[in-house]
Amino acid sequence: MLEIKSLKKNFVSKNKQGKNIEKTAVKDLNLTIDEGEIFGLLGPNGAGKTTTIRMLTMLTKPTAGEILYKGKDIFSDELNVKKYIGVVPQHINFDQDLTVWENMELHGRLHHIPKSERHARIEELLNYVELQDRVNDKVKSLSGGMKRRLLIVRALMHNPKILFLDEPTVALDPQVRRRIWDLIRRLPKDGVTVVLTTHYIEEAENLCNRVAILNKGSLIKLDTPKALCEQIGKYVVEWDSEESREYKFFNSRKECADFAGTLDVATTIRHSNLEDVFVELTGRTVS
Ligand SMILES: Nc1ncnc2c1ncn2[C@@H]1O[C@H](COP(=O)(O)OP(=O)(O)OP(=O)(O)O)[C@@H](O)[C@H]1O
Repeated sequence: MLEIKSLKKNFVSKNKQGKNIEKTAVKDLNLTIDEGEIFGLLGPNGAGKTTTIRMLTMLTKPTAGEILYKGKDIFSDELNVKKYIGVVPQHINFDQDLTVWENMELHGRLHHIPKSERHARIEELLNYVELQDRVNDKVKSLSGGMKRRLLIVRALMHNPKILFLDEPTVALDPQVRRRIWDLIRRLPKDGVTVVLTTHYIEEAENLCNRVAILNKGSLIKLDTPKALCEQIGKYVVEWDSEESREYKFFNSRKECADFAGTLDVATTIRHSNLEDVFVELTGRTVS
């Protein structure tokens, strides 16, 4: 559905001496996003996730490379492609003095949705995220979780085929985060392909069919969360040494238990997770 070929983005900024410095935010990215999947871009701050999403949503032009939507370069068909994509930004960007309805209405008008259709769609979407009772309230009176839900359905107003979400649950407490996850999980069932960025390992693990791990602008691994864990070993033995926490990966609990038996310290045996994959691949923690 979406093909990303040799995508690159450089930024030029000035150093303290006023000299231009070129920095590569995304290096030679190649990947394909399939219809109906929830695809995650996972990486620490500065990995290039937002820059990638900004290119995929045509907010910034790549320095090099191509992005094809159904085989066509998106920048050659910008107006048309905009009909098919919805964007949920990282930062809440409503007019907070307008009501829930007014914000949805404004977005519908920007997308030239006819009035009769627009009103039915707003009602449907507010019901979808259980905000129908807050329709006449100013956005500033909503909780953080409600604002996030509203941000998502606002981006769905024009019936996009792909929804891009940049850090959809950043700064939300765990309960609210789970509610947003439930909402995102429903989207493919309603015909929406989802591409999201996150630096929460748990989010990628819980939501994504496939995960691309980015670090310092490069794609370092791409697979299902399960396959990524299996690549380092399905199980891990964890223990504390004098200097640090130590990990050793195995493919079976039996191998873990055999190894743990050779140590004379307390150990934990557990399933490996994406956090382990990330640390193994980059030597860094994600957050
Ligand atoms: N407009 C810009 N001008 C100069 N450098 C930029 C610009 N936007 C991003 N960068 C740099 O590009 C790199 C990638 O940034 P990006 O925001 O894409 O990362 P990220 O993975 O989304 O991180 P975060 O979670 O912090 O947003 C960073 O080093 C950042 O400082």
